Amino acid sequence: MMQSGDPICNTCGEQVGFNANGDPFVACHECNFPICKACFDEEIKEDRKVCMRCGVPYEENLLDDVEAKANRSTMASHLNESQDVGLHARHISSISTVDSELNDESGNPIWKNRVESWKDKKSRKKKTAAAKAEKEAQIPPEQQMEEKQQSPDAAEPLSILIPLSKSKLAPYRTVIIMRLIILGLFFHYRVTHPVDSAFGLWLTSVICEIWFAFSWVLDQFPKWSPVDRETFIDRLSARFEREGEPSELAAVDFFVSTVDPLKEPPLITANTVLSILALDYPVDKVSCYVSDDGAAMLSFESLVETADFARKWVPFCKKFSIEPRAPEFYFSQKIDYLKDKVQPSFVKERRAMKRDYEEYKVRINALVAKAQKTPEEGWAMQDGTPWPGNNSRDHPGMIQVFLGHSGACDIEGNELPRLVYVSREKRPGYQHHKKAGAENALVRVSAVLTNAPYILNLDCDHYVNNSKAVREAMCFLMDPQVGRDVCYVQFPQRFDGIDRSDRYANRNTVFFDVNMKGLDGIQGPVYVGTGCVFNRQALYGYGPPTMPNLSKNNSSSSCSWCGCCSCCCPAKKATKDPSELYRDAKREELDAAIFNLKEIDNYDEYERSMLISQMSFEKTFGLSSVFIESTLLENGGVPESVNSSTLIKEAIHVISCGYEEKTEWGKEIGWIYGSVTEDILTGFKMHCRGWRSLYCMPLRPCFKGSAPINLSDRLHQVLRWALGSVEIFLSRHCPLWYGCGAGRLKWLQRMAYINTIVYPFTSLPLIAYCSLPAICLLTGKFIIPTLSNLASILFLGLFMSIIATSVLELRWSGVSIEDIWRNEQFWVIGGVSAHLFAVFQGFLKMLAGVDTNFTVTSKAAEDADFGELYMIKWTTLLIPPTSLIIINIVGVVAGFSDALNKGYEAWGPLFGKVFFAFWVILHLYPFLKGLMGRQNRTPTIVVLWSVLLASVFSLVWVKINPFVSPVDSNAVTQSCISIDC
Ligand SMILES: O=c1ccn([C@@H]2O[C@H](COP(=O)(O)OP(=O)(O)O[C@H]3O[C@H](CO)[C@@H](O)[C@H](O)[C@H]3O)[C@@H](O)[C@H]2O)c(=O)[nH]1
Ligand SMILES: [Mn+2]
Ligand SMILES: [Zn+2]
Ligand SMILES: [Zn+2]
Repeated sequence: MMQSGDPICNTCGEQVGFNANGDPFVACHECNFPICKACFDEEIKEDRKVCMRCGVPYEENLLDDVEAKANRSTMASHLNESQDVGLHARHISSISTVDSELNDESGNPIWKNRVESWKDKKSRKKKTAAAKAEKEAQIPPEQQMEEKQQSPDAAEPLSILIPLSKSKLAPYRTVIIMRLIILGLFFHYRVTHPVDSAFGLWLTSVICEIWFAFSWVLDQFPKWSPVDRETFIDRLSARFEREGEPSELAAVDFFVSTVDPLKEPPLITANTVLSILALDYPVDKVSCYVSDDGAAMLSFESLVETADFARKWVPFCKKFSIEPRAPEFYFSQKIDYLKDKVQPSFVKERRAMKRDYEEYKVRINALVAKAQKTPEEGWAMQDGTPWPGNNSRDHPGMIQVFLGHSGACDIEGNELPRLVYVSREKRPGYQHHKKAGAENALVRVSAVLTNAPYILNLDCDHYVNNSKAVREAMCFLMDPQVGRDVCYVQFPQRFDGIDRSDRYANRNTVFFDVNMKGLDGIQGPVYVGTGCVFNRQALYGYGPPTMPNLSKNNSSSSCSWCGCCSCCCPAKKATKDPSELYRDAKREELDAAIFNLKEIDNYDEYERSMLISQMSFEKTFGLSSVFIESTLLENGGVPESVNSSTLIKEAIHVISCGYEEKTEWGKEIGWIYGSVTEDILTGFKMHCRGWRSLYCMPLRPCFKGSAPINLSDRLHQVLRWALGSVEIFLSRHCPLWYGCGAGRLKWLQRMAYINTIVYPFTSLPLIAYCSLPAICLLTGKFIIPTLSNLASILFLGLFMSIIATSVLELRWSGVSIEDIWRNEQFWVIGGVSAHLFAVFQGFLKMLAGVDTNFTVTSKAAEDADFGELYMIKWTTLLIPPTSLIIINIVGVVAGFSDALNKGYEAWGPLFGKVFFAFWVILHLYPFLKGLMGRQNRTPTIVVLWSVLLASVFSLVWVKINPFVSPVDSNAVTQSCISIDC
């Protein structure tokens, strides 16, 4: 009945309506599926040009109509919007002044008392923890379980640890051990069977092989006991968000770092910010700090726009629980958004939201367009005052707070999380320490303004893909059983917009799904720079609460009379053996921020606290009493009494460029300086202090970023990482020995860290090894003597065990064989180019003192069909792999022609050499593809083979050419031999 009159749209439930001629609107004449014009237009815009029910393509004339209209409407909104661009721009009121009078307050009694109570608490906490551990140790585990079940609160753990099942682990470990044994036998054979005719080649190859075996050991053993974890976020909310009570979830400060708005488009950063503001977490517990290292007015103005847009976006996300909450990625999803959406208003509101987002995007793009050309007199803000950051290397610190408790509410009148723009002061002559410096500035600003006990840091391009991400982390951090000694919870990095075959191993699956899970079973995953929730106290250089620390660890054994253990109790001292003492000394070095109470005990109350403040706190944390005070509040929060303008003033103070001088920032606390991979170093420091970290990988990836998909950018990224490792290797933080005495870094964990810093050096043997087959082919020599039976079995065994470990590893980790192969290939490509350069640059830096710079990777705003993939910028990095490919191809050609010349018996040895040459070419194949750029539309392999075959045939022809005299061909062989090394 309904059908006959005005049918109802199947998508939005409204009447379908009529077309221009007054007939009911029909989208599909094939099946007459009822859909209204608005929903139909939406479908077309989403690029679904076939009927929803029968799949028949819509008629052309209908389509044209929609597209024309779409074009017109964007133009119109563009024009409208460009007029009021920047209207919302507010004026920055804060100007940096380093206000040193503020430390007058350091003698303040409130402060003193806090230090006292803090010391008290620390020792009490340690005692109760120790007592509890002792008690638990006495009770048998079954009983413990019972006890826990009795009280409903403690009964249910928030997370569980799932070790690898026995059936997977046992064969895996067996194969590893077998591989180790075979390797031993293999080397025995290799060393005892030198090739006399090519001793140099043989020696080189054996050295290379030993190095490879060594790096395999470093890589393999940290994967000895991989684990998985599962979280229960519903239990978390049952425990901390009881109905009728205010939420007890811990607050989190988010850090987003950006530096160059041209390489890191503001829209990308904005999406990250929006995804944070729309998080599924109590709004008053979330603050988002954006660090702008480029001091760009563009970044600032786009943040102003973003704060405004968030007022619509956030309530929309929360109302319909959409995922992900970064609009760009939400709207570009190619899924059926109507599935399991019950609210009838959803479709309409979604459409309106999409329009709003498009308009917002137009505004941002207008800002970007405007920023392309800097005016001669520099930028000026809306009210005419010049932008303070006009010189990005010489400007005051800037802070602007948006939204939040006292700021604008969303369109439904609800509070929004606080959003803070921060651009730290930069002056010539001051080191700014790149990203690490920026993060440290944020640590201090956030301590002054909000001081949440946890910190989550993200690169500007890593948006929150799972709005429950923080809850996942809290399942570990807020669980007293688990979280106490956890310095951070790391999430894997996942990526969007990578070519399907992941040619340059951008996804890094092997690292994130194999190595990191392995580390989680030891002391915890390494910190990878983004998507990581820190315990703020761990960033302040403290050791974990349950670890005995330096001076306090023998307080019980210290003399009760004089309070020390050396002046009057020699007997006590004698009970300690020297190695213990040495350890203590080492621990002291590690517990950087904890002041030495022993020294202080001889002074009276007042003097003591003065000393504490001056000697330790200020030396460690710098001259801000507000900041120092905040570090003493273990559960975070800011004192209520302080008014906000004082706080802003103090925040400006702590981001001044000289603040860190003569402090421990970057040396012992915060993000650690001295390497472009500050992440590895920062995590390493914490593990050395005895903290553990956790790996959290929920089904829905929590954060997603972008990765460089063209060859040159990728190589430069890998170069930066490798350089960072070499820098650490050459620094005082070298994992080979740093913190060895204290014994808090587990030895397998140390092995993993050693692996992450020595891998660039593998480039040297790798290059040698990759040129060996070519040299062998050219000279007619070989690195392996004629094989005996035993040797053949060894070779075969080695191959089998290599394959077996990979297979078993992929079985427990779930990564695909393709990922492993890509990883292998890129290990060679990166190894023979980027890593090699990193080694040289690293040494150059050490010898000549040249500073290395942090070249940020450019992030594409919109992926234009992987256009980037084929882009190739010429860099010197490309030279070594290119030459390796060429000499190997030439080698193969020469080998064939030589065999042809020599006759039948030459083919046997040729096979071995060609096999190795192909091994090299195969590994470098993605590189070759990258070099060829777009042309690979005709499969590169064809091009390759044709070149190869053509050369072989031409050479053959030359060889049998009657015009070439036998003397000539002799000369050729002679010259080949002279290449011998
Ligand atoms: O002076 C600087 C330089 C960089 N950044 C930020 O650092 C981040 C990472 O830069 P990117 O170019 O994306 O480097 P990637 O190689 O993609 O990043 C990986 O490797 C880096 C270490 O080299 C880590 O810092 C990152 O977290 C990790 O994702 C970006 O947000 C930048 O804005 C700054 O804030 N200030
Ligand atoms: Mn990045
Ligand atoms: Zn149809
Ligand atoms: Zn409709």
